[in-house]
Amino acid sequence: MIETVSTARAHGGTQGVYRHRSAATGTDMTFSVFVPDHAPGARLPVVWYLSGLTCTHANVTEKGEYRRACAELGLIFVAPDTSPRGEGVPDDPAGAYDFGLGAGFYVDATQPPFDRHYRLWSYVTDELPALVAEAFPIDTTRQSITGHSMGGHGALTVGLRFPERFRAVSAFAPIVAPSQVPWGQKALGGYLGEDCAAWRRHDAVALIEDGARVKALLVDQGDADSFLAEQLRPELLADACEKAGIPLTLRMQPGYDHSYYFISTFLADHLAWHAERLR
Ligand SMILES: N[C@@H](CCC(=O)N[C@@H](CSC=O)C(=O)NCC(=O)O)C(=O)O
Repeated sequence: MIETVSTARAHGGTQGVYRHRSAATGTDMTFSVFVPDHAPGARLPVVWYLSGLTCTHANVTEKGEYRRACAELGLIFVAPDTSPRGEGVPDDPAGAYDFGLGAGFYVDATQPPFDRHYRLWSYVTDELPALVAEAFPIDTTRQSITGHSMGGHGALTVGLRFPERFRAVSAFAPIVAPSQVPWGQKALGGYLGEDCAAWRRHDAVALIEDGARVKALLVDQGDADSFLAEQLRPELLADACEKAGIPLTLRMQPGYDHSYYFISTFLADHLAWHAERLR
């Protein structure tokens, strides 16, 4: 059952925030959904947005500036949380921002004590899609996915593993090869264990090397992003896509950093690109 936390009119649509008890995570989970006004009985295409480290649903909802574009394009926009939260949910032992709370990395953890609640893969690919398809006027044959940084990693891996579900995949400054960068090595090691073989299904570059494909892929990356060289490494994705024949559009955006100033500049553009593919 979904509890409505808040609703507000915006850009000729309704921005809602909702809470429910998740079977996947064993916790309450909060997410946001924007629904443009639509004809009675109509079903609309949906764009999923997966957020980055330290985020809840609220970061993109409050700073993403997507509502005007979604209203004009007739797109539903869904933004889940990035981790389980609440009593009994373990965090990074040192309280670091890049693991634990706000940093679920879109995997189902296998390592104690995280395996009980950190099941964001099941949550975003299974439980939440079923829930929102039931509660909102979504056309489930017209879905696409995007995300930022850790959420860009999530969008890429979910899109690559569900090519029939998602007509298009885009990302903002994504972690493209978590097995090869410090954020990813810490998270995949902590959640999945030290056997790197288990990491490949949660690594976009490895998935492409192993044969996964997407129909269309758009990535924007700021060249003034302080995480670019160490954590993001878009050249690894470009190289893998070129070898695999995946049509990647990678746009390096001069002067842009890693923040929501960057995301909000280009999010409407991504939505228009998704809408083209969701017609
Ligand atoms: N310097 C920050 C690091 C956290 C950060 O930059 N988080 C990004 C996503 S990074 C990759 O997933 C973010 O989206 N933050 C939320 C926001 O509203 O900007 C720190 O130390 O916390």
